[in-house]
Amino acid sequence: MMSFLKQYVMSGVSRHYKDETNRRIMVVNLFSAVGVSITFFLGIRALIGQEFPLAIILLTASITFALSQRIQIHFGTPRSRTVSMTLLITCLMVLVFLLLITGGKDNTGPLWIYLVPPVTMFFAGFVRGLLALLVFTIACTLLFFVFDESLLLTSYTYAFKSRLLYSFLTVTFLSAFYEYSRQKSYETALDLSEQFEQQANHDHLTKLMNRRGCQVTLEREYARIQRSKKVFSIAIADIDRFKSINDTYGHEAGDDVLVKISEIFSSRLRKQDILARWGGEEFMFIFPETTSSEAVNVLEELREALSYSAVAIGDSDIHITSSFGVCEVSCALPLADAIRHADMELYRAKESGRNKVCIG
Ligand SMILES: Nc1nc2c(ncn2[C@@H]2O[C@H](COP(=O)(O)OP(=O)(O)OP(=O)(O)O)[C@@H](O)[C@H]2O)c(=O)[nH]1
Repeated sequence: MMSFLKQYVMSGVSRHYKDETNRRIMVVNLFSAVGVSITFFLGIRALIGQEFPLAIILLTASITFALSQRIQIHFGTPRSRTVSMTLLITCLMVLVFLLLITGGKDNTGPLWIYLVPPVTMFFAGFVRGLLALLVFTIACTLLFFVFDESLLLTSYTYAFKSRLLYSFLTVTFLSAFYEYSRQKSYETALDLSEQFEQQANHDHLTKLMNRRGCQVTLEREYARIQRSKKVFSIAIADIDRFKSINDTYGHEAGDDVLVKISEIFSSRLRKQDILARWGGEEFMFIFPETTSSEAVNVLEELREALSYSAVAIGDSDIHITSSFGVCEVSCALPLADAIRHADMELYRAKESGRNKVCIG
């Protein structure tokens, strides 16, 4: 029984959806299950008691609750979820409104009004929920105090109607406050998790992707070429004689140089290319859908631009060069081997005099 209930509440939930979407799907499932059961039970009782108008209202509501849940499960699209929620809220509001008109069983119908604010806020969110509740409150006020003679099929005292509306507004205020705080906490948690994700995948010095983020991007690119059967190219760059910069000008100046080099590289890359800090004074380039000879053209330009740019350290301007090792990645070549080949080419560039682009 419990596992059936759990399965019902979880139906339509997917790990590909955002937490907020899954939460709404579960609430719709849960609410429709409760709504269907209660209205069905009360509808049958009204039928047996020969209260036919009430029975029709309750059984129609029961069918609508069931229908709205089926819509979200059957179509599984954002639009169907909106339709499903709108149907549930409208059905609940109409049901409660009709209970106010008829009085329901022994005039207890108005008691169900307290379900409206939390359910509406849950489903529609703060802003849309408030708007829907405003419309509902106006409709109830008009029913109680303007059209009571012509529309009400039962009678309530003035004190009952006014107290009912006051207490309804109090519950509305509390539900709105709860929903507002819940949304704010959710947004804060989302922001924090994005910040952590950003920090985990980026280098704090150059603000480029770090090795971890780069590895993920490489794997994504590799998975893409398995489907497209195209190629991409990678290159590892290592700043030449960087140790001597640290030794001459200090580690902090070395850090500044790394930032400036990353800016020079980034500013000359094409929009689709990716630059990451691979570690220490090494950078990794990813050139999507690019052959190695095309990548070499881009890198030759970068190499020249770097060697001609004067990098300011304190009062001095220094010229820095970099060596590059390139490898073309195809789906036949394992990614780890491609990285190793690029590293070997970099080693060759260093061995053959530095300030070079080498390709295997
Ligand atoms: N300032 C600074 N230095 C770093 C950082 N990461 C690595 N280094 C330094 O980079 C230097 C790399 O030196 P080596 O690997 O010996 O190579 P190199 O001097 O660049 O010479 P070649 O690569 O052979 O041209 C070392 O002195 C590291 O301490 C960093 O984040 N900041």
